[in-house]
Amino acid sequence: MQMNEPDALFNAARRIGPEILDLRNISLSFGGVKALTNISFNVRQHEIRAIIGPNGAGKSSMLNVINGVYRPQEGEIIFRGEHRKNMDCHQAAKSGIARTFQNIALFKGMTVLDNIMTGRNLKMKSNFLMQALYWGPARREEIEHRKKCEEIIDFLEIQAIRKTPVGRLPYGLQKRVELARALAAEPEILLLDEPMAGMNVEEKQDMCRFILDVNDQFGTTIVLIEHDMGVVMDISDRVVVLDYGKKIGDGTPDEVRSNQDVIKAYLGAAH
Ligand SMILES: Nc1ncnc2c1ncn2[C@@H]1O[C@H](COP(=O)(O)OP(=O)(O)OP(=O)(O)O)[C@@H](O)[C@H]1O
Repeated sequence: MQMNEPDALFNAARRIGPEILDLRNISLSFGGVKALTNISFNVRQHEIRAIIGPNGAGKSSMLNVINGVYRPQEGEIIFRGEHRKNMDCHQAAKSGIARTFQNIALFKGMTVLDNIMTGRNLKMKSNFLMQALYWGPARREEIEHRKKCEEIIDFLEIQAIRKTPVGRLPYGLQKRVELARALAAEPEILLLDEPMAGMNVEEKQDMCRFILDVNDQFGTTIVLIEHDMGVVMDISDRVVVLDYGKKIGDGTPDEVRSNQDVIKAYLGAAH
């Protein structure tokens, strides 16, 4: 077999698979503001794919397109070989796409465990009445879901705070709980919107380790937006770079680092 660029990504240790998500010629406008212009890139199974770019480049809009919050005016989205048309965020979540948000979106008054349980909602089969009566199959189901959540709690090393209301936790731990809730849905693709934002060095190191472990041990494909370049270059398999809603770079961290357009965009942003 002839080795071309993407095939070089198949490596025995990391086991990056075939393409799972393909975004083709995506354009999205809000009134007169062009958030995304003709963006194409793909995501391979089990890959860690970063989206970077200066402020306002269109990164969050791109994530919102992937999980069905925004519907692009132009372009195609192919997920697991199927063309997706008019998929809303509920359907995206059902089909295996979960996400975390730039600003933490947890229920602050609820405990860590209960927040994580909300991530299981889409997996629950018993109806509201059965749950209210806590009856037979609903009870068994609840026990199963709690077991899964406890596994995730152990995995992310947050056993000690499982009964603590989320609002009382420091920011870094809240971010970890948000990751736990997204994982509770057992997603195939996990979208992380600035998972390290506002964290100190130690918290960032922990979060990096957890992202790599999730990718490695659960086999979850990860698409992330992150401003910390050190982190992006360390943990990503491939990076797509946006600037003013256009794609200006796409490749391995080394390729992106030496891309003149990318260097220019970042120097411009720094000025
Ligand atoms: N809901 C919206 N309504 C109007 N304009 C929007 C909306 N969402 C994004 N935009 C605009 O689209 C452009 C891209 O924004 P987006 O938030 O996707 O960029 P970003 O790269 O994620 O930025 P940041 O790093 O600052 O979060 C910006 O000009 C922004 O003002």
